Order: sequence, then C-alpha cells, then structure tokens
Amino acid sequence: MPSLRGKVQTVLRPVEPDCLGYTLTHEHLTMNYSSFFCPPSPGQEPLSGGPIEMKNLFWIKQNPYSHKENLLLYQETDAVKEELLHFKAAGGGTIVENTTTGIGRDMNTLKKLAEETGVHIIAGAGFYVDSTHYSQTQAMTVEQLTGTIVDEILNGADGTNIKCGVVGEIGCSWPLTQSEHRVLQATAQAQSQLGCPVIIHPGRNSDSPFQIIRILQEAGADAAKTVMSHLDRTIFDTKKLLEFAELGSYLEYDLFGTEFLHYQFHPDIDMPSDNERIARIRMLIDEGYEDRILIAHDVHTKNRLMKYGGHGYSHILKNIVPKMLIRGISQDKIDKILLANPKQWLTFK
Ligand SMILES: CCC(=O)NCCS(=O)(=O)O
Repeated sequence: MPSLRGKVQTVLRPVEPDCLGYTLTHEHLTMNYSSFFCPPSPGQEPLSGGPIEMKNLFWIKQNPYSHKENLLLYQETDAVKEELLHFKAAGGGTIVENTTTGIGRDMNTLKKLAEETGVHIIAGAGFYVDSTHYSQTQAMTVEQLTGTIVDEILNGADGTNIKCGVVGEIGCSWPLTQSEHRVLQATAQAQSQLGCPVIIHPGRNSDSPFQIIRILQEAGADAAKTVMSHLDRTIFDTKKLLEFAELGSYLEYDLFGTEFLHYQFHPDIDMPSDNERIARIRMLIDEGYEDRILIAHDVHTKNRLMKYGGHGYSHILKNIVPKMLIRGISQDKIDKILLANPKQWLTFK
C-alpha cells in the first residue's frame, strides 16, 4: 500500500506540511443540503421560495434551513471562487472541505477551485449522517465501508482519480444509528491502516462526543489525530468540556459567523455568539489545551457567502483574529490554532 507518511494530501497532489499556511479546518465549497430543509413556522411558508433578496435576508439569517434555495451552495461556484481569493488575499492558505457522501461532494469542482485560486483544498472521505446513507451504505459491512474510505484516499472518490486527504466529516446523529456506528468503526480501521486525519460531526447532545471517541478508540483509532467538530453547539458545561478535552482529540469551534436567535435543528440549544466562542477558546488555552484547538466557519448555506451579505471564508482572519488579540489571546497562540495545529493534524502518520 503506498504511504502518505509525512505528507498532506490535497485535491491536486500530496504536499509538504510546511506549505499549508493559515488553515480553516472545516468548510464547504460546494454541497447540497436540501434534504435538511426545515418547514417554516405556520404563516411563514411563502418565505421559503423565491430568490435571496435584501428584503428576506434577515429572515434567512434567522431561518437558514427554511429557504429552499439557500441550501444549494453548489450553485455558487463563481462566488465561492471569488471568496476564496479574498481568503487568500487576507493571508489564508488552506481549506479543509468536509463534504462527504450524502451531501453532494463534487471532487471535480474542488480540483478546479484549487487550480484557479491557488488555495490548497483538502477533500473529505466517508459518509455524512444516517438520514443521507444510501440503502447500499446501510447494507455494507465494516470491512466494505473501510475499503470504500481507503479507496477514496488512495485512488480517488466518486469515480474520479481526485483523492481525499481527510476522513470526514463523518456524520453522527443522537442517538447514534447502527449504520453510523459501522461507519465510525470503518473510519477507525481506515485511520489505523493509513495514519490519516479524521474529523467527526457529533450528534446534538453533550454525551455524543464521548460516545464517538470511545467507539473510535475501541476500533483502533488515534484520538490525537481526530477532530471533534461543532463543539460550539454541543458541550456547554465547562467541567464536561474539560473532561472531554482530556480524551485527547482536537477541539473544534467551527461555527464562527453563525449567530442566530433560534437554532432550528435543536430549539433547546442557544447558539453561542462569536464573542462567546472566543471566550471558550480563551478558557481552553488557559487550561493548557492550546495544542488541541482548531477553528473554522463551516460555511454550508448561501447566506453565509459575501455575495449574499454574509461573512464568507475570510471572517476569521479579518475579524475574529483581531478580536482574539483584544481578548488577550497572543499572536503566538493564534498561530498555533490556525497554522501549527492544522498542520500537525493534516500530516499523515
Ligand atoms: C454539512 C454542514 C453541517 O453539518 N453543519 C453543521 C451544522 S450544525 O449541526 O452544527 O448545526
């Protein structure tokens, strides 16, 4: 089996880890989220159709999953290209593109965007949450799922010869389904064969990240090469978060730019603001976890793009980094979060 040891695998080629630069570890550049459409509140149904306009932008920001067109990021490749160029001009170097099977991964578009912008793009192998698993996926054994993931990294994904460089985002629901459990075991086996980076989308319950790490470790995974995404909306209790940090995975705050009153996927959860995210990160640094923190925006709907009045892919570099400095997070620590930690995670072992 060919070895990628010591390299980072982009959609164009394996590269030296030192060339990555500032890295966002959880984004989407092209995807289709239409199967997660949430019907709007009674009386607001007419707002789900039609184009995105100034007059409905605030409503879409509050109800991003209730506007049909907003879920079709794959229609915006030209805008995404322009916004990747903004990211590069702001000092950005690399984007991990976490679109997996089930939400419209498009390897050819990722390759084209990498070629046309010069931004390093790293694609994700594996499967999103159960509700998007095809019947063939549901029927596969752990060994067959492992074979698929390994093949997407070594030979190319979706019938192309364009290769993935991470496994994930691997989708998990709460409660975890049997098919998701098998995918996690396959993820662990692929990681133990290839030494590859892994990234997980946990269920919306504070016990979910613990359960996932346990399943992965029992199946042979390396928690130290695994990212737990979306901690912003998953673990709120400080003691529990520090207990989770002890398990050794990367701790990702990847919903920067997402600020709304009502979290449509889980109304019991109050989505934090960017200031609250920065405060959590400061706390984790003070507790000694600076080597484990990663950040991103997880752009996955159109309204997050600058074209539609959103923050785009450069919000962290342009706005969050200066605010982190004001809140006492030194440039040295910021460089760990955006440069050294992603490099360490993305390099095959
Ligand atoms: C595909 C994009 C995605 O999974 N985003 C996560 C949204 S949330 O679960 O954190 O709300």
